[in-house]
Amino acid sequence: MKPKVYVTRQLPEEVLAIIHQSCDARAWEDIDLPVPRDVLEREITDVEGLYCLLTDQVDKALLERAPRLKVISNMAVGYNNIDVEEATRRGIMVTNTPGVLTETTADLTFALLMATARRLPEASEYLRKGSWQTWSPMLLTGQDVYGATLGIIGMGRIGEALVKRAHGFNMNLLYYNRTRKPEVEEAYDIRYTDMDELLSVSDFVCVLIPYSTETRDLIGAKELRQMKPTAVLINTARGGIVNEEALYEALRVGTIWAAGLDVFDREPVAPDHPLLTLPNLVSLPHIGSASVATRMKMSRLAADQLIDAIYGRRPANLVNPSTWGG
Ligand SMILES: NC(=O)c1ccc[n+]([C@@H]2O[C@H](COP(=O)([O-])OP(=O)(O)OC[C@H]3O[C@@H](n4cnc5c(N)ncnc54)[C@H](O)[C@@H]3O)[C@@H](O)[C@H]2O)c1
Ligand SMILES: O=C(O)[C@H](O)CO
Repeated sequence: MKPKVYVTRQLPEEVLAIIHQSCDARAWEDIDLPVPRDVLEREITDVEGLYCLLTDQVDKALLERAPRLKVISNMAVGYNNIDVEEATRRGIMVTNTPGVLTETTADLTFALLMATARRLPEASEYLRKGSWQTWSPMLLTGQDVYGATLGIIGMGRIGEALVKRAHGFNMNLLYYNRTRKPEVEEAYDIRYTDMDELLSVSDFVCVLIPYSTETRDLIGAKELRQMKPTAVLINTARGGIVNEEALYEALRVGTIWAAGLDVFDREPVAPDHPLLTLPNLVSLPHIGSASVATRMKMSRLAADQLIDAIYGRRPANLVNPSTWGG
């Protein structure tokens, strides 16, 4: 008998086929909407594997209903939707999908930086609604990217990939991270600073650290006040790291010049959220890793790790290695 697993969304057919080959898999029928909590609570009771997305809250209450669960395979690099501590306590492996999405997410981060600096959505909207009357000296003027100073908060895989892009734009580079990265400093002429310096001298600040209780509200009113009035803040990591109320106020009164967000505290963000009324906010619906090739790689990697863990092979990206014996 094949081991039972539950998949919380419709995946590309070929990926589902791979899971079906090795597992007795049930999958939530929708491609666009998350599995309802009551369905997930029912489905999890007899499975050995859970294939989930960042939209699924895998918390203590859910894990209590899953006595047979061996592995939670998350189709994302960020895993703040999972109570890893509780999973570890129960000996349940947690896996994620780092690496395969790094370049795609760095591309989007730099694209969002450019779009925000040069007001691309606003300019496009201006043209489409027929406001364009003539070329004008200061019309829709933005901030220069080439040669500007970029401060990166979180020098991990995506942070490093962003450095490579910024280097091509001759940017002065600063970073803040839990640990210093001398090899990156040397390779890309990038300087380590504390948060205070990074915020006060950067023209662009990019947030690329994981969400945790430690990083929640890392950027609030005080930090926004430390930034230049011409500065641009970009967050492609997770909502909640930047305090949205403080950001709204900072953008409204001009404490900072503009912001670009791919992520929100609550997703989907409500269409009537005050932030979305601001012309100096560029907003995207969490599409950092959304290229066809990358989403295929992520979904396949998560499937492989689900199967590996269930069949007693160490999965490539184990978030809680102690469940494997260290
Ligand atoms: N918008 C998207 O679609 C999208 C796509 C991919 C990743 N992400 C987010 O980006 C994050 C980063 O991804 P990654 O692959 O670069 O991860 P990573 O683990 O390689 O890098 C994270 C870096 O942050 C540092 N860090 C962690 N906590 C810190 C703290 N409290 N203070 C200072 N530094 C800290 C780590 O030392 C590490 O260098 C993910 O956790 C995820 O939430 C978003
Ligand atoms: O953490 C992640 O992987 C993203 O948010 C989606 O790719």
